[in-house]
Amino acid sequence: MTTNEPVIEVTDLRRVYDGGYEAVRGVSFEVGRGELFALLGTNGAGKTSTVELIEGLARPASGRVRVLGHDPYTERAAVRPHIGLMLQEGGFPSELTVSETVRMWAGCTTGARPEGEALSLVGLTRRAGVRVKQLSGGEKRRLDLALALLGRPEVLFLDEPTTGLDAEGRQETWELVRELRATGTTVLLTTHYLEEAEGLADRLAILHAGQIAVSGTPAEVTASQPSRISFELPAGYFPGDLPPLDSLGVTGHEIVGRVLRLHTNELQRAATGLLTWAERTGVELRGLDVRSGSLEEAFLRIARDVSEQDARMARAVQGGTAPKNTARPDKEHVA
Ligand SMILES: Nc1ncnc2c1ncn2[C@@H]1O[C@H](COP(=O)(O)OP(=O)(O)OP(=O)(O)O)[C@@H](O)[C@H]1O
Repeated sequence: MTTNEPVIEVTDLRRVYDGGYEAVRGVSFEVGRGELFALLGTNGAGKTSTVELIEGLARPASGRVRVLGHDPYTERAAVRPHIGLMLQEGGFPSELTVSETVRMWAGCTTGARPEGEALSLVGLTRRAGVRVKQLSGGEKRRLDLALALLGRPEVLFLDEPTTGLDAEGRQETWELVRELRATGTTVLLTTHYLEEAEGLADRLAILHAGQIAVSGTPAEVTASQPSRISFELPAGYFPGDLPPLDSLGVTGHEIVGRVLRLHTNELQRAATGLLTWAERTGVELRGLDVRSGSLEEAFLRIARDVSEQDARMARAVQGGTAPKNTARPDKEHVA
C-alpha cells in the first residue's frame, strides 16, 4: 500500500555535537507513504543522531527535514499528533504499573486506542497489573511499542524495536509491524538485525561514519555485492597454480592461512572454471563454500572499511597528523 508521495524527506542533513563532532554528514533520502525504510549501520554510524533530527528532537546544523510536509523541529505541533516514537530508552516511571503507564500516556494522546487494544497488540494483556520495574527488558520494549502505537500514528519511528526480545517476541513484533505497514502506516526503522531489515524493509540504507554508504531495496543492495567462493588450497598448491583469476571473472582475492577467498560478479563462470580445474587436476577443494552476495556481505564490507579507517586514524593520531573532527568522541553533550 505504498505511494510515491513522500512522507519523510531528508536533504543533505548534518548534525554537529558540542565540541564540533559531525555525526551526520550530508544524509539524504525519502520515504513514501506506506513504505518501510530501514536504517542500518555499525555502532556509532549515526542512525540515532539522524532519526532524532527527523523526529524533531534536535535541530540540524544544516540541511532540510520534512515530515508530512512540515519541519518537525520548528512545526512540532503540526507533526507530533501524527507520529509515534519508539525510542531506544523509553524511561517510564518504574513504580507505575503497565496499565497506569498506558493510561497516563493516553491522557496526553489525541484519539488514543483503548488501553486493552494497545496492550493486546503487543501481547502485554496479562502483564497489565505488573509494575514497570518488574518487567523484563523485552517486555519493556513491547510497552514502548504499545505507547508508540497509542495514537494510531501515520508515521512510526522504531529505534531498534526488537533489541532484547527473544526469537518469538521478535517474530511477533515483525508480524505486527507488517500489519501496520499493510494498513498504510509509514515506518522508519533502525536496527542491528540484518534479517529484520531484509524481511521488513521496502528500502534500506546502510550508514557509515555519518553518510549513506549504500541504499536501495534489499534485493538491489544484495545484488550490488560481489559473490564469494572460498576453499582450502590443496596441499602443495599455491594461488599461482590456479587458472589466471581474471580469466575466471574473479575481481579480488585474499588468503588467510591456507584458505583462499575469491570475489566475483560472475559466480557461475568462476565456480565452473574452478571446479573444472579441480576435476582436471584431480584435487579436492576442501571446505568449498560458494555464496551469492548478501546484505550481510554488504554490511561486513562497510564495517571492515570502518575498522580500517579507525586503524589509519589511530596511526595518524600517534603520528600527530589526524584531520580535524573525524575522531569519534564519547557521548557527552546533546546538541
Ligand atoms: N550527545 C552526544 N554528544 C557527542 N557525541 C555524540 C552524542 N551522541 C552521539 N554521539 C556520537 O555520534 C556518533 C553517532 O552516534 P549515534 O548514537 O547516532 O550512532 P548509532 O548509529 O545510533 O549507534 P548505535 O548503533 O550504537 O546506537 C557516535 O560517534 C557517538 O559517539
